[in-house]
Amino acid sequence: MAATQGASDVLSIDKVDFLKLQNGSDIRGVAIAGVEGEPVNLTELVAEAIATAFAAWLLNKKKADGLRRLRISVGHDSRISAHKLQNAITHGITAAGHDVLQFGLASTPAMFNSTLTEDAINHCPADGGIMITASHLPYNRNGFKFFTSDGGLNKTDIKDILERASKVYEESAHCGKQEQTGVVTHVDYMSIYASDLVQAVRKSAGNKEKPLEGLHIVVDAGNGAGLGLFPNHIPNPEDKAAMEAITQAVLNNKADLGIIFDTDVDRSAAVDSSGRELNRNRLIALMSAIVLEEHPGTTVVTDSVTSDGLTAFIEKKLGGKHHRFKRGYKNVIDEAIRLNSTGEESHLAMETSGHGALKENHWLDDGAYTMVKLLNKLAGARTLNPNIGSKVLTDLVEGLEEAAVTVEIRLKIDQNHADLKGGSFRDYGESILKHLESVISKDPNLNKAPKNHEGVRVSGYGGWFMLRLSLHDPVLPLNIEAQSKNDAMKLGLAVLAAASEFSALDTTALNKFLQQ
Ligand SMILES: O=P(O)(O)OC[C@H]1O[C@H](O)[C@H](O)[C@@H](O)[C@@H]1O
Repeated sequence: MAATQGASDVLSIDKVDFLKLQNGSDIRGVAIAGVEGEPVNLTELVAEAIATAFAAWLLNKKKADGLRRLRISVGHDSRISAHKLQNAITHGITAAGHDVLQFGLASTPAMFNSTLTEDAINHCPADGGIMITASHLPYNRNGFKFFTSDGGLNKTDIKDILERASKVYEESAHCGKQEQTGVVTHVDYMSIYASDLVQAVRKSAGNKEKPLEGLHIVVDAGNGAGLGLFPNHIPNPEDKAAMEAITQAVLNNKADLGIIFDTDVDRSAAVDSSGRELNRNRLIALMSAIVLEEHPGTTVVTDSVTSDGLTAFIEKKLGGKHHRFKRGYKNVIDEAIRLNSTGEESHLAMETSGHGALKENHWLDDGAYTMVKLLNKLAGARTLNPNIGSKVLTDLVEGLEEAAVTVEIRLKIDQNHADLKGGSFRDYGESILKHLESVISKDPNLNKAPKNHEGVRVSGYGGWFMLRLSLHDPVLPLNIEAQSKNDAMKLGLAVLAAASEFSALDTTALNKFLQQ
């Protein structure tokens, strides 16, 4: 797929479908060859064109004329394709006459933060930031997240950038090598960013220099961030194997706490000293408890697959309001910002995936800051009792009702199947959801959730299920929670009965669950 960059000035360039690289509000593609069925589509030339396009988009956003030199920060996670993409991005920006602040190994929230930090010596704030990452995805993928001081870009911005990039890419075939007029500066921004986080923990303990001294904390930085190949498990705190690994490490080392991040540090989770996982609904419950102590009555915005137990916990135990919205961290954050603008106070937006953002932290989607909030709680408690450990945190989720059975089953739609009749998988998925809704309305054991912002959420048999369209993939994820396997199977059977007439939907995973 790669273009051939020869000695001549004219490059021969393959056709690239730039819009295929869009993944919601991010760009993602395959950067390393070798995985069957996954051809490389994020080449250096593609990355370069995207960087030039981002600079042009940013100039337009800032309503600046072509003479204005922008300062764009560029950072990357530990993937093995990071350096070549960083060089390509730098090339694309400097060739367009703008300056680059190279941060090197960085986290996604730090890149956003660089557009807010006032620090002239380190050339901040940057006009825009680019994080090179594919988040929790496998090692062969990579991608870009873009920021301005207004936050992460939205879907429309990304589409605009990719359309511009497509033109840049075609034009570059005829222009040959561009002169690099922009300046590249290396900045150790992560030290500035990390020291802000350390200050926050010190402050919460009454400015004590070492408020966590004596605690033993195990950290999984996205499964060996130094390696870039993720040899042990997917770097994702939602992943079972990942959580098992950090739990074992806590128990084996008799540690007080375990902390786990995804590769670009916007997702996180924790494990207490007894090996109890503090992720998914439990982490949202814990963060809600902390935030509601600081802001009584506030609204907590979450994604759509949170449990009924979480709603009861936030509303009955903590006296807050739970606004269950859509899946997708950007959706959740934007909704919290929207609520505030309508006069409904919200301080926390969080997904079961481990993405979390706080109003006090500029709505930055920041896994490290989420963990800082837990550490603040620990540090504060240790000023009163220096021997106290992670039980302070565990106690905060006391009373959260949890289902005995919790599953997510992902049902694939075959996009090439004749039953789609040439239509999109989204339309097909929507018709399945519509049919399911009408089947449910006739079943006396099942009740559709009165308030719902995506998919079909239904309660029954002492539990609930939710079927929705994946944000990006031709997949209908099905979440089921129930108090017994038998009840969970009854809920699963209701979905299967409604889905069975849709022959392009692969129900193998659901059948397997029902036969276990
Ligand atoms: O809709 P799904 O396929 O389950 O994916 C949902 C997830 O997509 C991306 O990874 C977003 O970054 C997450 O915020 C979101 O939770």
